[in-house]
This record gives sequence, C-alpha cells and structure tokens, in this order.
Amino acid sequence: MLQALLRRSVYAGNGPSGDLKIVRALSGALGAAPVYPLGTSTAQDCVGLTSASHEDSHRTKLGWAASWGLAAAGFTTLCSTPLSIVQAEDAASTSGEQPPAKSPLKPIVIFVLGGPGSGKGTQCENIVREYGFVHLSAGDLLRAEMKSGSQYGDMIATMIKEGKIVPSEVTVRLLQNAMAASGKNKFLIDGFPRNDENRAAFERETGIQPEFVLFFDCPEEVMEARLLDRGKSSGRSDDNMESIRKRFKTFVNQSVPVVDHYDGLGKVKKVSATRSKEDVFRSIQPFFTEFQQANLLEATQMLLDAIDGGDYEAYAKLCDEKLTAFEPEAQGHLAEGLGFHKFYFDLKKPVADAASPESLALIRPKSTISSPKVSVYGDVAVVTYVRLQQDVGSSKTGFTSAHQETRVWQRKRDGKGLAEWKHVHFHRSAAPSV
Ligand SMILES: Nc1ncnc2c1ncn2[C@@H]1O[C@H](COP(=O)(O)OP(=O)(O)OP(=O)(O)O)[C@@H](O)[C@H]1O
Ligand SMILES: O=c1ccn([C@@H]2O[C@H](COP(=O)(O)O)[C@@H](O)[C@H]2O)c(=O)[nH]1
Repeated sequence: MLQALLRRSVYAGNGPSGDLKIVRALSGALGAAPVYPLGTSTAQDCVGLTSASHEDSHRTKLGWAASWGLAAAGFTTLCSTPLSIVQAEDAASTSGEQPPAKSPLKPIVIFVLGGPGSGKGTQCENIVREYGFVHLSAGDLLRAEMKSGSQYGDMIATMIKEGKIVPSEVTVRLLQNAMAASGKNKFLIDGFPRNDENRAAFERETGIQPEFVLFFDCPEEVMEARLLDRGKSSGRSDDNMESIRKRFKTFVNQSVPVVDHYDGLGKVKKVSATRSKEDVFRSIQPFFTEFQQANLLEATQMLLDAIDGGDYEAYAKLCDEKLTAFEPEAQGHLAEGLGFHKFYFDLKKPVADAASPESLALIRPKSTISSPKVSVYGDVAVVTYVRLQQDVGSSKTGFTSAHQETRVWQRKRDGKGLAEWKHVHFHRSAAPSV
C-alpha cells in the first residue's frame, strides 16, 4: 500500500543495477498554485458552464498537472477561501504557461461523507491534527462565500435553509480555489460530493478521483439529537427541526447514491459513527497509516534536500535541538545537538557564495532514497534506506556514494497542538564511492 502511494507521490525508477528500486520524494516549495475566478457575473453561470468557463476548466486540469508541487509534511486546517478574494491577475499569473519549478505532485483527495450530524467535521479535525491533511468543508466554504457579500449569497442562504444542494459550478470552484490556496496536496473534502451531479462535475473539472470515501454510518435519531444540541449554540440557519428533516431527505435521496457509486468501485470505508468521538477516531486511524508513512518519507527527503542544498535553516526546522547521531564524521562518537552538523553547513557556505548561481546548481549534490522502510511505533518512527548521493568531484567528474541510514523521528505537538515529526536520532554508515 505504501509503495502504491509512493508511486503516486514520489518518483520511482530503476537504480543503477536495473532491479534496484529507487524512490526519490519530491521536495521543495510549491510552484505557483492555480486559482480560479468564478467567471462572469451572470446568475446563469451558476447553473451552466459557458464556453469561457469551459476554457477555465481546461486550465484547471492543466493547472493541476503543471503547477502542483510537494506539500510539505505540514499540518493545516483551511475551511474558507471566499470566491471574492480571487483576483483576475492572480489567475492570469498562474495560467500554466510557465514550467513548474519542481515536478508536480498529484493531489490526494479523500471524500468524507455521512448524514448531517454524523460527526464528519469532528473527525476531520482529528485527522488534520494527527495526519497532516487539509480539511475542506464544502458547507463551511459555502457559508463563508455567503457571508462574503458574494453575488451567490442569497442563493446559497436559501439552499442551506431548505437543505437543498448548491449547484456544482459554485461548490466545485470554491473547492478548487481552496485547494490551490492551501499550497498542500492532501485533502479531506468534507460533505461533498452531495449528489451524483456534484461528483461528476468534480471529477470532470479537476480530473481527480478520490483515494477513498470515508463514510460515517449513523441512524437519523442519533444525528437529530446531535444537531438539535449543536443548534443551541451553532447559529446555523439549518440546525432546527424543520431544516433537519429536509436535510435528511436530501441525504437519503441524493447523497446515499454517491456513496453507493463509490461502494461499487470498492472505495468506501464505512465507520459506525454512534460511539464516542474517541472510539470513532480509533476506528478510522488504520485507514491513515499509509499517509503517515508517506509523510515521514517526505520529511526524510526534505531533510536530505536541505543537506544537499546547504540549507541549515530548513534542516534545523526538521530536527530536534537535541538530535543525536552516529556518523562517520564523528569517528565513532555520538554527536549530540545541532552544532556538530552546522559546522559542515557553514563550511560549504563560502564555496557556495563564490560560485555563480549556474555553476552552483550544477555542482549541488543530489540524494536519492532507495529501498525505504518506514516503521511507526506510536509517537516514534524509524525510517531506514540506502542513500545514494550523486556529487561532482574536483576534477568535475561525477561520483556516487551509498550510505545506509537509519533516521528516528518523534511526533511532537506544535504551538497549535498539531502533530509534527521531529528528527531525533540518526545513524549513517561509512561508504565507499564509485
Ligand atoms: N461520536 C460522537 N458522539 C457524540 N457527539 C458527537 C460525536 N461526533 C460529533 N458529535 C457532536 O455532534 C455534533 C455534529 O457533529 P459534526 O459537526 O462533526 O457533524 P457533521 O457530520 O460535520 O455535521 P454537518 O454535516 O451538519 O456539518 C457536534 O455538536 C459534535 O460535537
Ligand atoms: O457540497 C455541498 C455542501 C453543502 N451544501 C449545502 O450546505 C448545507 C450545510 O452543509 P454541511 O455539510 O452540513 O455543513 C447543506 O445542507 C447544503 O444545503 C451544498 O449544497 N453542497
């Protein structure tokens, strides 16, 4: 499963021996992310695609293919990017004409579906905290759009109160913009697609198929009690008995067929949502193990890229300040703290400063992770692999060295309580160069 994920999110190729598997995670900052204005201001655009919006949608697909870069293993919640903040010149500057700075990374999308009040939003927060996905609630995006003074505000307000489904042209575009604005590539799309037309429009406009659908199964009486309770403080126009009944009807008649569609494709992971919040979260965690492994491998590749690029700041950000290491340079001693490693970054600096940018780019070493294995033990993870490092010698001939590396990561909480992996220990073998 991990390898399948890696094939989508990292380069995979053959190494020098032909059958040696080399996996190199893409890393670095995102290229310009595409943004999409809704188009002209007629209400008609809301229900039917004009030729101009066809052009936009074409660009949308190109945008994904051309401009998507690596999402750092960061942890973000992003619930609202009103259409009104999207500027025409932003869109023009990201028309996909410029080649991306880095090779693109395909977006990974998980649809989170379930009846109103089944606990989708609650569990999405947990997933964001632990696994570093971007949470996009379609309902939250629509509410934010409504409040932004958008031309679609009244229409959205009516649809929400009546439990009806807002036309796909609006919702899909809001989702596309929020995805692009996030600068990340792993998304939990909560409460969407709401009907078959939503599903078809999303697939057509973005070219994205979900990895899987997380479906919260919950009886109406449980959802009703939760929503009425939430209604005491939510301020939502639809958390009342009359709207709740309408929402249930829409869910059964229009949203369940979407779940059935994906079930037919073997993509639905069904969770019983009646238990406590903690129990429900425990039951969904196994579905996210593979993403955690991929995050760790991405973080490891970022670390190697920071070393190769001489970027001490990026390196230090990924490391615990008490990092310990056994590496050949320490002559059999345990190096403690970052100071020992900083020495080598500082050493490279004058050389780098003296070189022209072009020659610098040429002589920068490049590390490739080969035969990786990622093992997670609660809040500790061990990543082992062979690091193939290509470099240029003083005689301008290329050489490759291979080191066995074991890197230990520990999951810690940042200021916002979000999980982040910090590099706490590594062991690097000596290696002959060829
Ligand atoms: N497992 C649970 N047990 C008890 N209460 C829960 C559970 N999960 C969520 N809740 C509560 O139920 C209410 C609805 O949860 P939540 O907002 O996550 O549902 P939702 O599926 O996102 O709803 P909607 O689709 O209407 O936005 C909230 O007040 C939340 O605190
Ligand atoms: O894709 C979507 C998502 C939501 N809506 C409308 O918003 C409300 C509230 O959605 P929640 O997911 O409960 O926040 C929903 O009843 C719909 O009216 C939508 O049209 N399309």
